[in-house]
Amino acid sequence: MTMQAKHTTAAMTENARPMRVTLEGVTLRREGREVLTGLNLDLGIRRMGVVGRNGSGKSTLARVLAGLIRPTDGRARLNGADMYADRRAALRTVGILFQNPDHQIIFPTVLEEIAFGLTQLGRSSRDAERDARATLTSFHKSDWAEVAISTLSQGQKHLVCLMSIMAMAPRVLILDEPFAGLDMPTRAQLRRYLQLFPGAVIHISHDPQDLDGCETVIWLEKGRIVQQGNGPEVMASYLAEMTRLGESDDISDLTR
Ligand SMILES: Nc1ncnc2c1ncn2[C@@H]1O[C@H](COP(=O)(O)OP(=O)(O)OP(=O)(O)O)[C@@H](O)[C@H]1O
Repeated sequence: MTMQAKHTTAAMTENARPMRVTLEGVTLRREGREVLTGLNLDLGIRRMGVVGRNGSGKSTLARVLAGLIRPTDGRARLNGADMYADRRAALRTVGILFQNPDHQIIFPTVLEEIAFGLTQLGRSSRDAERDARATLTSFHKSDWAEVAISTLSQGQKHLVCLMSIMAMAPRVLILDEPFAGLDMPTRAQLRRYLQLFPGAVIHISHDPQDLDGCETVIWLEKGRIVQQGNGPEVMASYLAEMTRLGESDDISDLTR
């Protein structure tokens, strides 16, 4: 990361509006096994990273936090509200970006896609279209309004998803590895657009560079929190352990 980008990330972290993330004994069972086990957390965050190996439960936790799935036991809350129980609060509080924008996009054109979320918030279709155009203008993308989303690149589709969420102005943005698989320039450009988001961010990623500006990091393994707290400290322990495991051969272990 360049010095300038580091400064921008630091400034963004300082300016972001904080959000309280609370997990009380969150357990999630699927097909007879525990995907998340007794997670407890109560933190004020601005930028929080979530790390862990494949299958450690990161995406499941993202969905629980966003209120998309209900824990089998326990409760998850953002700023005191249960996002699963209160869908109206969830729409105003949380936006989530997934790895595959095609799983998120519903409408044929950029304007329709951005306007949809605004109608979900209760705006009339006229107001939603006006506000969607305003969002496009703020991103210097007015000429994208009538463009068919099917003609866009993956990176451009991600940007449409990001603009759709930014238009709704949630308090927290959850990023579930949205940029995995994109080329480096596209990732760098999308990271810059992300910096326009003024709220708190929860970023799930395998890429330490994505988590550079996170003051808080949670490390998950096999559905449990291994370590939580100060971002640089947790990342240092995580990276040391990942390096150690990289030198082992647990890929051969069929019980993993
Ligand atoms: N609906 C489901 N039914 C059965 N098992 C599930 C379901 N959802 C998740 N799992 C399992 O739970 C575990 C955690 O999955 P999850 O996708 O949350 O992990 P992850 O840390 O995000 O992994 P990755 O880094 O590979 O994306 C995996 O073993 C997965 O197969």
